[in-house]
Amino acid sequence: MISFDDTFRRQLHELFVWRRDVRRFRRDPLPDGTLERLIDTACLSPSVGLSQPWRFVIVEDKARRLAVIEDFRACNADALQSYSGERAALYAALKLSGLEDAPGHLAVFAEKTSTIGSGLGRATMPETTEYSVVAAICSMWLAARAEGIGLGWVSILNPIRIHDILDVPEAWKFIGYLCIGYPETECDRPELEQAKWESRRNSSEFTVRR
Ligand SMILES: Cc1cc2c(cc1C)N(C[C@H](O)[C@H](O)[C@H](O)COP(=O)(O)O)c1[nH]c(=O)[nH]c(=O)c1N2
Repeated sequence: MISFDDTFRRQLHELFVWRRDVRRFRRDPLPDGTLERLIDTACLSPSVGLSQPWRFVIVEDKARRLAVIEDFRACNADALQSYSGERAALYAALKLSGLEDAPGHLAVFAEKTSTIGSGLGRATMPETTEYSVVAAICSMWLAARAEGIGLGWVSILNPIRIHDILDVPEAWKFIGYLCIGYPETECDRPELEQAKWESRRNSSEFTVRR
């Protein structure tokens, strides 16, 4: 029987505390097989009805990567327009992707029509397909951090455009675009908190009893 001791639990807690959304990457390449290994770990995640709806696209083609960067720039410029005054100035100063520097680009999709799992658990809540893929991304995020690799989730993108750029099947729903590589720095506080955009709040704010 496998068991986990106090030292492991303390270290696991530290892993949660020190996991970051990384936007500032060193340009050194990742060792061969790193993305495949992280994908293997992600595939150990829970999924509704064991449907394993995650689909991964390792984006290596330079033209496709550039097209994603262009899309991010356009979407980010649009997003800036929705703010005004001090918030706009603060938004403009934020770094919201590491797409240019990250050696690894990984797009993640959910296959909505997959028959794996025979529909178990999805009848009343079809969105559990996407939830399962998010669970896989979170596993990968922590597994990467455990070996000193940073992951940054980019959602400031047009899903239809990403679909076209990556030429994936119609039934694949875009979930997230991940930048993966070695982080420039380490910190135990979210970058958005450091930039005074938002602060992490106490869990009691989000918990009710009935
Ligand atoms: C679904 C989803 C989508 C995004 C993010 C996260 C998640 C869960 N985050 C990262 C987000 O800003 C970050 O997680 C929080 O600021 C908390 O920081 P830490 O992850 O604790 O470092 C994120 N960050 C960013 O710079 N650009 C982005 O487009 C996104 N998009």
